Amino acid sequence: MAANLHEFPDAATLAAALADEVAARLAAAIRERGSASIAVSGGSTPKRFFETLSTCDIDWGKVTVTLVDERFVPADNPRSNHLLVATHLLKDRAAAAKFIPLYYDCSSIYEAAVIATEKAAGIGKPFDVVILGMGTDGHTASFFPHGNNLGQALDLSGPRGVLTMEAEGAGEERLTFSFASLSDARFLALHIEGQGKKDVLDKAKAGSDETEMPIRAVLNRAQSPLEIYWAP
Ligand SMILES: O=C1O[C@H](COP(=O)(O)O)[C@@H](O)[C@H](O)[C@H]1O
Repeated sequence: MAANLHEFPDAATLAAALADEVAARLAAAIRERGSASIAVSGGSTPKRFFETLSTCDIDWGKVTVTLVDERFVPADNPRSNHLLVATHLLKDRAAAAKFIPLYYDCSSIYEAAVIATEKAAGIGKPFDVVILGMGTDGHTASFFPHGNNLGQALDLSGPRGVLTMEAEGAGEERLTFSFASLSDARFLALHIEGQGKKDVLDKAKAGSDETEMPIRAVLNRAQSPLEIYWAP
């Protein structure tokens, strides 16, 4: 499927443009189907976009927000993606949105993945909006290079839902939506910033080994067109 690159002069301009586009997509979903869904990434890149999106004038009470991936840590942990979204997105007008976490306080991450999959089944399919990020190692969501569950996570014929992932570069154990859950989003975007990430993207485009750079699965096999938002 095609990938379209949208370049912006700076991060603030990118955040405004991406927030406008996402708000329009969510509003259209509400008009057409009565509700809307969005799965967002963690990390440092999306903060400004979250802040801008939280002020957009849409019917947030009809929007379900979830994460594309999460660390197996509670929401008060500074490394929690839930905490990031609670702090920067679920406020202002967006405080009315419903949030579905991926982390659950279970004795094992496998139990948490089962619960997260059950909860996610209630969200409309496909997602209206998915915003991916990318690490400098070429991971996206928690599809990490050489991850222990990478084959299953990237299998487009596999089930929708949340899987576990462990990888050397991942730090904590991770929970991640499968590629099958994300790749057919009505609006599928990759949000990256900085020349370093652009270089990583170019390297990913130049090769095909998904085990080395899982972002290649999104570039080459996503079912929806990939809209790449980049600023220096
Ligand atoms: O580990 C993660 O990192 C990536 C990228 O983060 P960034 O700090 O380089 O923006 C993110 O997309 C993913 O959701 C997160 O869990």
